Amino acid sequence: MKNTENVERAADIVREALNLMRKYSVPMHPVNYAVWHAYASGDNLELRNAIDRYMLQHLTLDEAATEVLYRRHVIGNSADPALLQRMSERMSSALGQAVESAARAGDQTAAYGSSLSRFQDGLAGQALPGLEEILATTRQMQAAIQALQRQLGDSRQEIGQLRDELERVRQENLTDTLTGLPNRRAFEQRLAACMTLAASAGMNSHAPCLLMLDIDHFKRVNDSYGHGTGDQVLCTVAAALQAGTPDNALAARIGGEEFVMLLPAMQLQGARLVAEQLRQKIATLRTPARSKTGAELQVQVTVSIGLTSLQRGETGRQFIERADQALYQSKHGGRDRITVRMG
Ligand SMILES: Nc1nc2c(ncn2[C@@H]2O[C@H](COP(=O)(O)OP(=O)(O)OP(=O)(O)O)[C@@H](O)[C@H]2O)c(=O)[nH]1
Repeated sequence: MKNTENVERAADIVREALNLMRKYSVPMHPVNYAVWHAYASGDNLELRNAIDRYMLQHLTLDEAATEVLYRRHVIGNSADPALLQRMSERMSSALGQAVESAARAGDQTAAYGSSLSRFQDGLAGQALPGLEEILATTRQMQAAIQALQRQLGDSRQEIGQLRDELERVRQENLTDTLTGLPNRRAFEQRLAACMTLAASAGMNSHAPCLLMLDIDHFKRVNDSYGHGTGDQVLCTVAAALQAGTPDNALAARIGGEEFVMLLPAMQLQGARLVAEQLRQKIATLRTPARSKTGAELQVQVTVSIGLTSLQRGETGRQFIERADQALYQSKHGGRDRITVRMG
């Protein structure tokens, strides 16, 4: 029942969005549709108010203005990947239903038309009042349904493009632009999922470990070789982190020169091994750079790491804080080392 209601609601939103776009003569393309779908859903109050203001002032919501609304209110504020995914799923499901209904209606009308024709043939030339008219109306219905099917086919293509666009935006929202690693948001999402799993499946075998990693004296890299080289170093470390991430684990850049690795269902001993391999590997890497006098050189960095595992009953925040404290200890203990902290 609930599912049916969801589908009906989704279909209503799609219909409402399409009606509004027709009413205001908005061209059908992914960005416009995303804005009007968000408006029709009512989930995005700021966007709704912004569009209502336009309408009240009789201003034209042209492509440029729509693009601004899209960036500010659809991607910008509500850059919630889950919301984007829900939106995309709603549209696909509503459209899928509409296409199916139209196909069913088309088949039924065709079948009805054929039976009428057979019936007429069976009459062997006898005239039956009204039959010609019914047949003509049936043919008109068939033609209208075929036209609707074509329109739905076009919409399906447009919504397919929109879904790809939403998926791209969703991925962008979960990715750090400099290094290509998952970002803080992606990490938080995975951590929440990991904690739910640990809580429901029993902590002992499913407790995750968290490794927090920070480049040592990174400010000096920027100061000595420039921000561009600093960025290159971040990419070098990120690539090492990605390469050293076991299956199922997630490495992310969560701040300037701060990275994490979330290791689901892993014993502390195994996580320590992963951290140690990472620390050693990063110390061997070199990033090409130029000195202030233009000489070619290689930049080498070390990392400090804090490691902990999730304790029974604690929150994600407490888990992260303990990893952070362990990292702090590594920094104060002389850097280029790993500190394991429990409780
Ligand atoms: N190149 C570059 N630098 C960044 C970026 N984000 C943050 N930073 C720099 O990272 C540096 C971090 O410095 P601190 O946290 O003070 O670290 P530190 O004192 O050099 O080193 P530790 O004490 O070992 O942590 C600052 O200079 C920031 O400007 C970035 O995206 N690119």
